[in-house]
Amino acid sequence: MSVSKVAIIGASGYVGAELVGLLTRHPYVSLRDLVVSEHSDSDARPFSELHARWQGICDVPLQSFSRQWFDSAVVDLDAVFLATPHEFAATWAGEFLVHGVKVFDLSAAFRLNSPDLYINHYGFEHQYPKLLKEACYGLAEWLHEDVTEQTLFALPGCYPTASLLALKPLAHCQLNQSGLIVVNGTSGVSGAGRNANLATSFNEVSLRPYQILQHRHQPEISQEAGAPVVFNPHLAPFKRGLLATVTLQLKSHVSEQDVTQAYANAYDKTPLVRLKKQWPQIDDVTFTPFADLHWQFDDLSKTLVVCVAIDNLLKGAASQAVQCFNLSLGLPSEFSLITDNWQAVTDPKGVALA
Ligand SMILES: NC(=O)C1=CN([C@@H]2O[C@H](COP(=O)(O)OP(=O)(O)OC[C@H]3O[C@@H](n4cnc5c(N)ncnc54)[C@H](OP(=O)(O)O)[C@@H]3O)[C@@H](O)[C@H]2O)C=CC1
Ligand SMILES: CC(=O)N[C@@H](CCC(=O)OP(=O)(O)O)C(=O)O
Repeated sequence: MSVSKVAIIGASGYVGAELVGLLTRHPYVSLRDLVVSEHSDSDARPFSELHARWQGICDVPLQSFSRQWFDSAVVDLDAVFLATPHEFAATWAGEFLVHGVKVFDLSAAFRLNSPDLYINHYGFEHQYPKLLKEACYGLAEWLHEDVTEQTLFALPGCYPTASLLALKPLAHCQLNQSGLIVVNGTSGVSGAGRNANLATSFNEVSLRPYQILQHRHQPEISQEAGAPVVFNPHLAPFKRGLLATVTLQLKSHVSEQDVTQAYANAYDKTPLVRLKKQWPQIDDVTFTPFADLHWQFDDLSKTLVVCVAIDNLLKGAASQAVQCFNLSLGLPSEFSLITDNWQAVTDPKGVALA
């Protein structure tokens, strides 16, 4: 298999940095350009100066995005990862596609089917409804068809990833009733990105709900689950990790065995989703590409509670993008993501990569 020439736009951000870490050690990737915003303070600084975890692993200088950069780089790229604001990705994805460059978009620019939803939820008018139709929603464990011909991957949001991993097996087996589905999500502060902001500064953050009944991930979860959901996000005072707890009513004939079967069928052969015997916890998944899932069923009331924990920056963003990239090359989705010594690969002090 030939090596893909890859650029990351948004490489100075939290998600971009995780992508750099994962793609640096991917055997079929040649990382060509690490790009930041047009007038960025980070221009020309070594990547590892911003993210010291990767010193000695990736010391490549960052470069600013510009039309000039685009024109010279695009002719020699096979794939681009967009870890940028949504509107930037919406504007530029099509330009890369025209030049035959595969796009892995980690923003929300191509996640929603209806262009009308973008004004309300993202504050800009979507100019590319045709691309919205063509985009492949990249919830990796649910990409069962051949995606080697896909050129635009819309990576799910972090809350939708955790919520949908819980909901999809039930919808697939038609176990859920048409009643209320409630998703309670709790995210660490890195979910809000790297830019300084009073609401996410250390002294300000306490566990609390936010954007109740108006969060932009509600339509995304509903769209992909095929059912309306109520989504209650919470911000918590830890750096990374996310937990979604989903409560719903199953049909009157459903048994515990049916639920076991639905999750086993969905995830017995997907090594990055781990069915747990106890409730998942964030510490077990941070700095890893895994999603940990556990559920409890009350047969009398037919109430099911499912909980999924992920690292918002990895399974909720960068490692899931690498899963989609792998699938687009015809590789197993977990390729290069599970190592014998995962801790060594992600050690915050910068232990050399395996
Ligand atoms: N944080 C999370 O948990 C998750 C985030 N996402 C999505 O991933 C994307 C990146 O998020 P995150 O890493 O958290 O954000 P950050 O704010 O940490 O990083 C944003 C990056 O985008 C760059 N950027 C900003 N504006 C532009 C522009 N106009 N042109 C080119 N590059 C630009 C920034 O460069 P500079 O340094 O120059 O400003 C920076 O590298 C967002 O769309 C987010 O919604 C998806 C899943 C999870
Ligand atoms: C804590 C926090 O602020 N989280 C972000 C979600 C981050 C994310 O993954 O969402 P996108 O991929 O859609 O950007 C939020 O609530 O908007």
